[in-house]
Amino acid sequence: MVTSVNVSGLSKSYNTGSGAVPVFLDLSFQLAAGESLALTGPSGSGKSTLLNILCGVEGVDDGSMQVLGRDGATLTADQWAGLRRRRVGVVFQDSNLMPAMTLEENVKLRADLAGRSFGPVRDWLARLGLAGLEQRYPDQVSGGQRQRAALAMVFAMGPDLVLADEPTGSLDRHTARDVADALFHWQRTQGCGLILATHDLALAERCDRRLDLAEGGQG
Ligand SMILES: Nc1ncnc2c1ncn2[C@@H]1O[C@H](COP(=O)(O)OP(=O)(O)OP(=O)(O)O)[C@@H](O)[C@H]1O
Repeated sequence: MVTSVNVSGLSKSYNTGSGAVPVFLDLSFQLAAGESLALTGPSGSGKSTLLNILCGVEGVDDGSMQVLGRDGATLTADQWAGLRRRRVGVVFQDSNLMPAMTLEENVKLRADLAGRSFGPVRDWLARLGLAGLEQRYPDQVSGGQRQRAALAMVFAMGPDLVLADEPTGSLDRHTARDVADALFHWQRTQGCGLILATHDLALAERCDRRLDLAEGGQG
């Protein structure tokens, strides 16, 4: 199996005023290339923390991890940044839109940084329901529209792995379904890996597999 992500014995805790608080212990899983995995579990179970670890924003206490064939333990901050620019697309709750650039300029910038052509992506703005909003600035659109623009940015970079935190979280049910349709269609046609954190069990069921963090990842 060609693996996108291989996590073995991962443990993570946060230091707080009252000592180290474990988030998960001895977590192991694999994601095959082109496969989708839903991270589920109650609020506070560590879904966002795990996504942050997988893109190199957060460290771990123990265990090993390979992301797209790279050993997480040996990657420098610059190498992680390079992976996030070109190969690992992240869609987080606070989208990374540049406030002084229009939605279209933001998407184009992401394509440029990844060395991709913007042309094939132009249509995705419309497919994500953003037709007519391309020339608006991020503070001139709604939170859900910013979230969709953040997805278009990830499509623009053509990554091998997408990490998405509640990608439809701030959308109404109808728009959420359209955006999920676009995300899964894009992921399957590109053959890229997808890990998404969600409380929405209908969305989770659309993924190939599910990992529930309720029991420290053992559930
Ligand atoms: N920087 C931090 N310092 C200390 N504790 C933290 C920090 N970030 C997260 N935590 C704690 O770690 C646990 C996991 O948080 P995380 O945000 O990963 O959960 P989650 O499953 O994504 O939650 P939600 O569904 O509410 O988004 C929580 O108890 C949270 O309070």
